[in-house]
Amino acid sequence: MTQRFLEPGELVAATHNKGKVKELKALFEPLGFVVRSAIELDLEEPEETEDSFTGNAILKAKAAALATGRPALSDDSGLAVTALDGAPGIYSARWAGEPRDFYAAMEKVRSELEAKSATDYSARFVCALAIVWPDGHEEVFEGDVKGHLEFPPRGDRGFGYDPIFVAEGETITFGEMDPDRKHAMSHRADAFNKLKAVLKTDKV
Ligand SMILES: O=c1[nH]c(=O)c2ncn([C@@H]3O[C@H](COP(=O)(O)OP(=O)(O)OP(=O)(O)O)[C@@H](O)[C@H]3O)c2[nH]1
Ligand SMILES: [Mg+2]
Repeated sequence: MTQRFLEPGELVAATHNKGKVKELKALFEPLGFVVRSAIELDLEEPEETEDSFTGNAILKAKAAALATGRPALSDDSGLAVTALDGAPGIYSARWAGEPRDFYAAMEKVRSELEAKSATDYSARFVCALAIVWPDGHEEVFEGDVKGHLEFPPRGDRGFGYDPIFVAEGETITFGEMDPDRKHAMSHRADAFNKLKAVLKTDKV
């Protein structure tokens, strides 16, 4: 399939995660896109049945594009811990239970590392961003940021596992970091920088 370009205009953010909505708006709105989230549009949350970040990203964007008739952008992301063989990975949200408790999820990461007597605390955040058009055309881009985990959790500025993640070359966690700084180096920013290739705008 040939690559398709996305014209500035209304874009549906196919996510129910408020932290992601904030970060996706910060990335796309300066480029002239009007981002409307699945929360605002009251879209159904599809079940994430694929076994990869890119698969789940496409699944979520496709559901939103079909429901709205508009191009939809989705984000499937998670924390991959080396000593836990990449867990929680695509199950990062599910590790927090329902209703979500990320302090419990971070504690679970810590206890699993301790149970293995792990000395390697390296980890990375992964993000797949997908854009799907109502006719089914899809584009997907994966990014990551490498770093390590530190306990106990520190900072309340990000979301999810941010309070235990320290990016390479940094000393503070994503939870302690100024949001603009996180946006510039995150897994989401890395995927976004690749996605820019399909954005038809003179602002990139
Ligand atoms: O500390 C974090 N900083 C980040 O920058 C980040 N990006 C993702 N995550 C976590 O990874 C899971 C994604 O799961 P996920 O892609 O299924 O998203 P979600 O279910 O929250 O919303 P939706 O987009 O599916 O509606 C969720 O647990 C997120 O908290 C992050 N944690
Ligand atoms: Mg999800």
